[in-house]
Amino acid sequence: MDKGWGVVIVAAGRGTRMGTTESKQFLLLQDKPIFIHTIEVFAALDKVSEMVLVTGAADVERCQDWVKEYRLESRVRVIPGGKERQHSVHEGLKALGTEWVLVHDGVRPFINREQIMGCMKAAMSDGAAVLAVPVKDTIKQVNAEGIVTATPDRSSLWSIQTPQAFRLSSLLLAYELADRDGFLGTDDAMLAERQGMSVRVVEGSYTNIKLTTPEDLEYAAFLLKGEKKR
Ligand SMILES: Nc1ccn([C@@H]2O[C@H](COP(=O)(O)OP(=O)(O)OP(=O)(O)O)[C@@H](O)[C@H]2O)c(=O)n1
Ligand SMILES: C[C@](O)(CO)[C@H](O)COP(=O)(O)O
Repeated sequence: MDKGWGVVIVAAGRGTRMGTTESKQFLLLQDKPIFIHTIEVFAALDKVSEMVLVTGAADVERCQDWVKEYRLESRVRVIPGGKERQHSVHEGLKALGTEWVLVHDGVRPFINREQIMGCMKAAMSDGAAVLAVPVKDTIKQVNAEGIVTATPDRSSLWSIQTPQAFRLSSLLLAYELADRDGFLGTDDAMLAERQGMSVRVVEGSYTNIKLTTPEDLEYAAFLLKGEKKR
């Protein structure tokens, strides 16, 4: 039986680096909350049979209201998350019953259908896949005194994005083991990697930005204007 794809959209962060009073996922881009822009891209995919939005416990009700306002209530359930991104993703995974899962940051609204499909296809063939772009700058490792200790070969460095795609049962197990071991990762693939899973990198786009710091908002407004013109 094809139980299809589930999607976990995480939007339970505080957005400290953005520095706004309102959490960044709820800021408006062309009058629409950022997380709604994100959800709409996944909701348009036939292969997605279940979707959960993970948000702060205090924001569940207003997110449900937004979801209704944008007529997405048949496509997405809203649940409370946890202290760190990893805890929020874990809550989302436990709420799904699909065979496969895509995990995506609610604050990456410029994801598109082709990139998601590319990630899904690679996961079904290789077991797990993440979207990424080759790094453009030279990367240096720097010690606590501010002195360069190494310059890794750039040709093997990629900047990792979301979505990240996995078989749900494998990722859930990786999350349970990380929890047991007190391991905290900065993305989902790290948890799978530590269980020996092979993760395929799929080349995405430099415009699939994570809205993190204030200048990202200006760039996002610029990108959105371009999208509307097409
Ligand atoms: N406890 C948390 C922390 C983060 N996230 C989500 O994970 C994504 C990526 O995290 P990040 O950009 O770090 O968001 P914040 O934690 O909100 O930002 P900051 O680290 O600046 O506070 C965001 O969609 C964020 O809402 C989450 O669901 N639960
Ligand atoms: C998952 C992620 O978006 C991949 O780039 C990123 O690692 C999230 O990290 P953050 O520290 O929560 O911004």
